[in-house]
Amino acid sequence: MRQDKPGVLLVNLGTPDAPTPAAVKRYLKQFLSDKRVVDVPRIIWWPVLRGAILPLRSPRVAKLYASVWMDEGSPLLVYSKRQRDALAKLTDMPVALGMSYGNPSLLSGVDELLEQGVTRLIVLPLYPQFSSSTVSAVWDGLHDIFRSRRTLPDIQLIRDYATHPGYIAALKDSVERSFAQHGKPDVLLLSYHGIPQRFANQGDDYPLRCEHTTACLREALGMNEDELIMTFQSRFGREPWLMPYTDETVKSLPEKGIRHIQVMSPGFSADCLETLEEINEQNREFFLHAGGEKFEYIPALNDDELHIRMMLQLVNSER
Ligand SMILES: C=CC1=C(C)c2cc3[nH]c(cc4nc(cc5[nH]c(cc1n2)c(C)c5CCC(=O)O)C(CCC(=O)O)=C4C)c(C)c3C=C
Ligand SMILES: [Fe+2]
Ligand SMILES: [Fe+2]
Repeated sequence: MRQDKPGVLLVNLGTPDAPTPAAVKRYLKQFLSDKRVVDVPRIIWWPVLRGAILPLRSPRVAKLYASVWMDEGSPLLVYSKRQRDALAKLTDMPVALGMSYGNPSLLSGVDELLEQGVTRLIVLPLYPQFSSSTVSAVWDGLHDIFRSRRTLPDIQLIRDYATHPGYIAALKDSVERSFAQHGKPDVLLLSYHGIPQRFANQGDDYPLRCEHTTACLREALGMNEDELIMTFQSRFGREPWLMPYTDETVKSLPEKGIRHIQVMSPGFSADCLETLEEINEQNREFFLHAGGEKFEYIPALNDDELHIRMMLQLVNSER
């Protein structure tokens, strides 16, 4: 009989190797060439990407990365490695990390497990809310690895965990710690990464999954729709993205008398450029500039104990 040896592959988006224009350009080139992320016909997109986006965006974004870079590297990678190590301590299954773009690659993560004799991959993309732009890109990445091989392990892909009780409990705990430390704000704002509205019109249920998380957390915290609101951040390009936009909302709150907000980004399992810079630097500035008085950013779940325990539950349910 063929033996069964499961192993866990944690996947996240990926990040540049260094906060330099050259490294950011390499990363953005791979990321923004993925049709799951930008689906403009290649004949139109490639000249725009190579001629305008990469040369203009890379130096600007490299400076933003430099402002959040940690001694050990890019925050997303630092926290992802801590998650991998913490989960590995709680399970007897081998655990590896692979990124959709950049390093360590999905390929290196898969091979690390196969070299240890793993016959069944339990793939956990660390995106709590499914989107075709993230989770389906992981699916494509796995397919690309095995399309040229004569072997194929069993593969179980965890689609998402937007309403998992362990996830909601970890978020609740994090919010309550923030309330205890800073006081209860006028508004708790949940800011999710956006996607083009068109993707949702074509069937991507990402916005629904975000709403499900928000509804569960509202119920867990006993907050109403005025006290706990949700928005979408990180818009890219000209077409409409999911609304309401985080930046416009944050700018509009002070004139409604809302002076103290706390912001959390439940769609990010690890802190990264989009939370540490876009939320905690840019949107803080927008709020204070518009007349807001107190702004606190609630960190991502990162390697919080409850978060790692939730990951353990998720992968154990696939064993
Ligand atoms: C161009 C379209 C983009 C889509 C669609 C998109 C979806 C999406 N992204 C995340 C999570 C992350 N995105 C991050 C950075 C980032 N995202 C885009 C563009 C799209 N994302 C860009 C161009 C960048 C790079 C930074 C920049 O140039 O502005 C990150 C952080 C990476 C890091 O290194 O810290 C994460 C995480 C989700 C969850 C999502 C869809 C739901
Ligand atoms: Fe993104
Ligand atoms: Fe951004």
